[in-house]
Amino acid sequence: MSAPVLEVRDIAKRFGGLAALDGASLALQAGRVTGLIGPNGAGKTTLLNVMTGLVRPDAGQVLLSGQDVTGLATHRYAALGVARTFQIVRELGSLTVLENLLLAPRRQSGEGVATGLFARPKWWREERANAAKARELLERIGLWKLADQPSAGLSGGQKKLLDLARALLLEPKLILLDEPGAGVSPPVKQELIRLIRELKAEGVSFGLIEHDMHLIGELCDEVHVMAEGRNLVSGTFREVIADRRVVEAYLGVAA
Ligand SMILES: Nc1ncnc2c1ncn2[C@@H]1O[C@H](COP(=O)(O)OP(=O)(O)OP(=O)(O)O)[C@@H](O)[C@H]1O
Repeated sequence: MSAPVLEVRDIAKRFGGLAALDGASLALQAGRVTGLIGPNGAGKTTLLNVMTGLVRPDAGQVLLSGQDVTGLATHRYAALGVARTFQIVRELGSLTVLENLLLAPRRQSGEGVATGLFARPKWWREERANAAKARELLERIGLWKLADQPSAGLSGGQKKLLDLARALLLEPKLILLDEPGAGVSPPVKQELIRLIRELKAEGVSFGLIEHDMHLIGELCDEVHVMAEGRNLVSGTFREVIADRRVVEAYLGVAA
């Protein structure tokens, strides 16, 4: 079997006296949706931050397609095809929906002096291609008709779809989603499920942190449960929710 698209091994991370991660490991297989669940404070977001270079682990390894990338800056992960969305979508400000996509970080030639002097035609070509791509993505997530509206007026769910579209601009091979279902209406959740399935069929891999068990059950090929900074149980959704240790962890029963 080929190397997982992303793997973390024996990750430890302390914040002051608190061990947020204490030997957590996770492998995300290519072409799959991998779920990460667990009670509040289990370390899920911290692990996702380690997997995208936002948090540097105290110990352990991060491997991208088998290559050790531990400690690389977060923009390097993006360049290597790893994109993410956030639990709470960053403030989108007064920009319109379309502007938000046009100003998102993306793959593009450098914008240094040399670019300005010698590569203008290429830069313009790329700008045009990015504008076309932004339109295509907005149509895909059903927000094209709102393209010229201020993003601040979008519903919570629409903001999450827009955040996902921003991630897709990078044409990632892996997308890590931190609670995409939180604060999202049922119809937008259905749209999210449809979109993730469609992208998966196109070959994109996903890691998904979520408290909404409906989303996890609908989407995940495998599920990992964390508690107190480490792995507790792994398996299919049906297997993990039937496991006594998982029920106890959610109920706060000491292991
Ligand atoms: N930057 C930080 N500074 C201090 N403590 C932190 C920091 N980030 C996380 N923690 C702590 O680390 C622990 C794990 O937090 P984390 O957010 O990773 O858990 P989680 O499983 O994602 O929880 P939730 O489901 O509530 O989002 C928590 O006790 C949290 O308070």
